[in-house]
Amino acid sequence: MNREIILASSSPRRVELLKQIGLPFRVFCCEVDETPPPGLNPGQLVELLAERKAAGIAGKVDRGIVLGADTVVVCQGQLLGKPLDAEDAARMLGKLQGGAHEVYTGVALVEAESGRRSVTHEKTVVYFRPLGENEIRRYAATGEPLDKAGAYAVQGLAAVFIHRLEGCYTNVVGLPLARLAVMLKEFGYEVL
Ligand SMILES: Cc1cn([C@H]2C[C@H](O)[C@@H](COP(=O)(O)OP(=O)(O)OP(=O)(O)O)O2)c(=O)[nH]c1=O
Repeated sequence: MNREIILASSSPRRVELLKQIGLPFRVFCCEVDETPPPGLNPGQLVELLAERKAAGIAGKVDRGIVLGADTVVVCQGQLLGKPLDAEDAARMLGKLQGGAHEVYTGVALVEAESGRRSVTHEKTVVYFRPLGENEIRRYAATGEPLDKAGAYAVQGLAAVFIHRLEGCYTNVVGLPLARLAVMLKEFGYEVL
C-alpha cells in the first residue's frame, strides 16, 4: 500500500498539480530560511531549497514521504525570484520579453521514518514573444505576477506571452510531474 505523501509547500499551484494526478496527500508547511549560500548554480540552489523545505517537515512528522520543491527563473544569467511589487514585476517582464529564459524547479523527497532522501531538479526553456510597454504594465497590474518566480504564471494570463517551451510544462508551474513519478517509484510508491 502507498504511504502518505506530505506536501511541504504553501504553493496553491503545487496543490493543484498533485490533485491533477490523483495523489492522496496532506499539506504541512513551515517557514524555511530561503537565503542561499553564495556560489551555487541555479540547479544546486533549487535542490538545496527544496531539500530544506522537505527535511524541515520530515523532522516534525512520524511517517510518510515528504515532498519539497522550489522554483526560480534565470534570465541572461540573472536569477529572478518573486517580484516585490507591480513595478518590480514590470521590470522583470521587460527582461523576459522577446527572448528565452530558463525555469528551474528543485524537487526533494525525504522519507520521515528512515531519513532517506532523493533530490533532483528539472530545467525548462521558455520563450516570450516581444511585449509592448502597455501590455507589460497592464499584466503587472492584474496582480497575477506577484507570488510567482519571474513575475508570470504560464498557467494564467501569461500564456498569451509564451510562444514556445522546451521541456516539462508542469516544471514551469512549480512541480515536474513526470520527474516526480519516477522519484516516487524509487521509494516504492506507484502513481499508477
Ligand atoms: C514561472 C512560474 C512560477 N510559478 C510559481 C511556482 C511557485 O509557486 C512560485 C515560486 O516560488 P517557490 O518559492 O518555489 O514556492 P512558494 O513560495 O510558492 O511555495 P513554498 O515555498 O511554500 O513551496 O512561482 C507559477 O505559478 N507559474 C509560473 O509560470
